Amino acid sequence: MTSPDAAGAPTDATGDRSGALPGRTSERASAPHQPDRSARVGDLGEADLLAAFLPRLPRGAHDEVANGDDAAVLRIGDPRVVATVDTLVEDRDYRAVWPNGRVTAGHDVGFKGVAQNLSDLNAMGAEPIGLLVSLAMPPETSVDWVLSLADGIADAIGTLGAAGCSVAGGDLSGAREVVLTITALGRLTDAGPVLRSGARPGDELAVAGRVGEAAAGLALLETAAPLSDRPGVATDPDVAVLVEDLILSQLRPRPPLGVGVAAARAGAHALMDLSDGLVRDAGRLARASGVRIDLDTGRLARFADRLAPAAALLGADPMAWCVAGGEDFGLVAAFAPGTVPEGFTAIGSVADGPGELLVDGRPSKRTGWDHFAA
Ligand SMILES: Nc1ncnc2c1ncn2[C@@H]1O[C@H](COP(=O)(O)OP(=O)(O)O)[C@@H](O)[C@H]1O
Ligand SMILES: Cc1ncc(C[n+]2csc(CCOP(=O)(O)OP(=O)(O)O)c2C)c(N)n1
Ligand SMILES: [Mg+2]
Repeated sequence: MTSPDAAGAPTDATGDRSGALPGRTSERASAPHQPDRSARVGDLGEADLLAAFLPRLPRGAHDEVANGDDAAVLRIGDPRVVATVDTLVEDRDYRAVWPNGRVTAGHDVGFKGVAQNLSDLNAMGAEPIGLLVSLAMPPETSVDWVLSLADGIADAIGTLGAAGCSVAGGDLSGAREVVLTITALGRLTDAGPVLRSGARPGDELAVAGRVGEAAAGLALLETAAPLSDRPGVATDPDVAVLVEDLILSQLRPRPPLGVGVAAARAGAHALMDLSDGLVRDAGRLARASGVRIDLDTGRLARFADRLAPAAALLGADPMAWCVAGGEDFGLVAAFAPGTVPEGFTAIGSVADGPGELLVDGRPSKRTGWDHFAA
């Protein structure tokens, strides 16, 4: 973990204070800084695009943890401010009407936008204090849908346990499809920040929250054939309850807020949230920390077992959802051996290595989510 710098010199997520190109985050390390400018972003993918994009942006004197981790930490006195932004785009992050017939309520989109942002604060060990909400949409959007979105924002703040977090401002604009961008500001507790870059050989790797649920929900929503016709659902009310639960974890994810602060207080060496799938996010943590992470799928079995009845309906592999599915917004963390706190499940280990992730001893064929992957 990077310790706060008394001299106030900005550090990046890796603790690099040199002012040169940042060192070890996954987005910045391995990619070319001068990509072919005539290529399309889809040819590059997110990681390589960010590796070329981020170094061109200025750093500020207030940066304690500069851009590149789950959220930035700005030192303007104490307590320190943590800042992050995320966007939801219609047809990229949700569908107005899903192939299975489910209609996405404004409430769902508002809830998810808040959850996704508060998750990044959680991942730094920070407490939410305020949100800025930017909403762009077609003029045909119904007022009812937009007011329902506002209710979803309020519901998420209350339900997720961020009482006291305000919506401090925002913006409205027109667009071809709905684009919701939320900026979240948090207050750093004395225990944080916990960066992605602090994992050490010998640590245990652990997750908080379940994995694979939102990916299962997405697969169910994307299935056109009615599930009610399938024997599993028709005959077993428990399966119907599970299916609805999984769909809700996609539409209204529930990050375990507060667990990030608890992890920081328990002395977590590294911490980040799970948005793009365990393989991709734990791989980023491994690269940012310059260690090898060994993921043991045997220890994910209890997550996969819960998803098995839904996977059976779709002929899918529940372990694939657990290993590579995104949008659960739990946490992945590295702790010194024997210090994994309550609320976390140990799923692997950290060893000396070149910044890589192995799944059951081998590089994974699964890659997790990339907005620009073909
Ligand atoms: N357009 C951008 N301008 C500046 N920084 C960006 C931009 N897009 C992403 N980043 C930074 O790159 C890092 C990776 O981004 P992302 O994968 O979206 O993070 P997260 O999963 O935490 O939301 C973050 O630290 C983020 O702040
Ligand atoms: C229509 C639709 N297609 C695909 C997905 C799956 N999906 C969209 S974004 C995403 C990953 C998380 O989003 P991102 O914006 O990368 O979050 P961040 O890492 O920035 O927090 C996933 C798995 C979805 N939710 N909806
Ligand atoms: Mg993001």
